[in-house]
Amino acid sequence: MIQDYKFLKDINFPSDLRKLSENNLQELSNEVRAEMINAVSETGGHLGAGLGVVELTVALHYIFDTPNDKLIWDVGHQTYPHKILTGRKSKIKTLRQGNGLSGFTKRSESEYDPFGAAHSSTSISSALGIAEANKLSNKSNNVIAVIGDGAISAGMAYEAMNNAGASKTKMIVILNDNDMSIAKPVGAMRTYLAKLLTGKVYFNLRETFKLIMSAFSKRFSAKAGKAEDFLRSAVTGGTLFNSLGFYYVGPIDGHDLTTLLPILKNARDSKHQGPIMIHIKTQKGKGYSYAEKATDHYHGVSKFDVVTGEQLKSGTNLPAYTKVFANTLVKHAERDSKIVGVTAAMPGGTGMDIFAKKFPKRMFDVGIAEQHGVTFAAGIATEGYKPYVAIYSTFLQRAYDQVVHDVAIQSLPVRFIIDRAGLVGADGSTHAGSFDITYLSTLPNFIVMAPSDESELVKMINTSMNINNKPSAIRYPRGSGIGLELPSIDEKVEIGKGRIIQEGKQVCILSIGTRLEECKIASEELKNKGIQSTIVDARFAKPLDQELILKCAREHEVMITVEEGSIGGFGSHVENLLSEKGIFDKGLKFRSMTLPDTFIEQDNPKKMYDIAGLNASQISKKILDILFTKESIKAVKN
Ligand SMILES: Cc1ncc(C[n+]2csc(CCOP(=O)(O)OP(=O)(O)O)c2C)c(N)n1
Ligand SMILES: CC(=O)[C@@H](O)[C@H](O)COP(=O)(O)O
Ligand SMILES: [Mg+2]
Repeated sequence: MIQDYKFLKDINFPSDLRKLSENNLQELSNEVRAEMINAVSETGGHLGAGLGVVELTVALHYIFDTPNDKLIWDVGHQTYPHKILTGRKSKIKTLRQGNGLSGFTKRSESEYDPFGAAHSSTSISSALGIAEANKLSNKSNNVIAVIGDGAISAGMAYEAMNNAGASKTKMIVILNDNDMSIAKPVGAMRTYLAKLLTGKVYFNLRETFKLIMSAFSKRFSAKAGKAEDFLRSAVTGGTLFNSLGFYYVGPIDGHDLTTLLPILKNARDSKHQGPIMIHIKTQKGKGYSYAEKATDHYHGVSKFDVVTGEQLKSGTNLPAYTKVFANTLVKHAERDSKIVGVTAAMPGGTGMDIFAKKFPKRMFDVGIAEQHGVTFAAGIATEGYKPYVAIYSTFLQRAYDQVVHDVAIQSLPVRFIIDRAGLVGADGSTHAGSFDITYLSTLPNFIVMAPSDESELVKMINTSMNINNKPSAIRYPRGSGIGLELPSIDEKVEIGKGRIIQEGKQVCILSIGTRLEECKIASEELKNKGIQSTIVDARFAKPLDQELILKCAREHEVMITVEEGSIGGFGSHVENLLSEKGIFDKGLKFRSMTLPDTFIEQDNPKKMYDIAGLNASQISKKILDILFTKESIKAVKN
């Protein structure tokens, strides 16, 4: 109960928080932490990251004049404490639900979210943009970006640091180092940060602390305006970040308010013209023992019991597509040593952890670096290996030029495994896999497949094994299949060939992907109204099964395509084919059902597909509307 909190009960906005004494801030932090655990236990969501930044959040809103000072959180998955303290406390239990709070930062949600996020590593770029714009308009507000040690592994962060380091514009970057991404972070930057923390590079923590304290006492004894001196003396000198033009301070304990507050205050008051980096060490999952102990530090959780820490099981025994993919790949890899796996910091989410367990040397986690991951895989492919690059649909958007320039143009046999295709639910519009059919099917050389169930997925993976002269992609949704027995790893689909599920007369439903089940229900609804429909599982968005599609178009009065993707995808290609072949001239009534031209907010997936208009009753209604236009009904009446 909010009323039981001594401090939090009266705090709705940072202006309330700033009325507290510094001495009360730790207790407030404890209350925010408790409220966050309580809320996420009921909603599910991202827990560990937020727990790790409670003190930082409190300190930032205490020291800085938000929302006039701009606070930008990278990814935004750690912002539940920020939401609690910025006018959203009463709605915190609506997190990630329909009409509720987003699980990330969102401009339309609050003026305290000056920049929306959910994909990683955008914070330094956006903060620098805001800082430069403010300078142009002579505004003197502070701009602060908070970026994690995982997010700083992405190319975009380096592009931003390269730009910021050469600029004479003040901005503050807080590097929140908890030695965790979703999984363990990887790469040379991780090693470097670890060395900074253990003091093997320049200073150990105690030494840095001593340095900072001596700088403080100097500052406190001197007159105002000496904040810069503090910063200068606290800089450990010679670090990578210094060399990049940053004023580096740290590493410091990000849970210790007595250190955090003066350092933030000094950074705020510094007249330094250029970027300042404050490197803090925090613990993911801090303050909740189950999260502290868990290997993933409860990065993302389902609803859970606060007392036992036990998370609600998914409630289905059906096989997850991700697991079906991973297990199938493992079986192939047992007999083909050329198969390698690539993930961009998502080994668990993509199933690559299963592959890595069996073949640790053949799995490459490149960090949050989708662009690099794709070109890296292209390089691997040139040497006769078979790279399987498993990336969520939404994150592959990052690497589009690499897909085009490094893979498609050179027709390299990189296999793209595109997980989380279609609408994903609680993560909302930023994570929707809406565009991959569109952006891949438009590329020469590509083969684009979408299984309608888990058995088809296995067959498509089997097929992809022998696609050695061009890129291919298999896209499938978040969640589980329908409970089919899985075929052997020798059963394949023929490239560019769809399959007829049932034959009817008037109407042909051309489905691609897992909307097939909805199409079957729609067909039953039509049957109840005396309308016989043919259903085709197209399997391929590219190459199209032209022969089958043209045959169906000639033999039916109505043709409708259904896909979990945006306009410009499968339906558009079919329409183009029909138009080219003059089928419309002969009177075919054609419609394509795609995701609508809007970003759909988070909800449960079924509701989201309702909003998208892609559920069974909406498919059957669409067909009935085509068959029985107002004109045709009028004609019958007359
Ligand atoms: C472009 C992109 N790729 C992958 C992800 C998935 N993702 C979300 S959070 C995260 C880990 C971030 O680690 P870090 O920045 O250290 O934050 P922490 O969770 O440790 O606080 C990843 C890989 C993403 N959001 N965006
Ligand atoms: C914040 C982020 O991008 C990931 O943590 C994402 O929420 C994971 O989604 P899944 O739960 O679908 O793996
Ligand atoms: Mg981290």
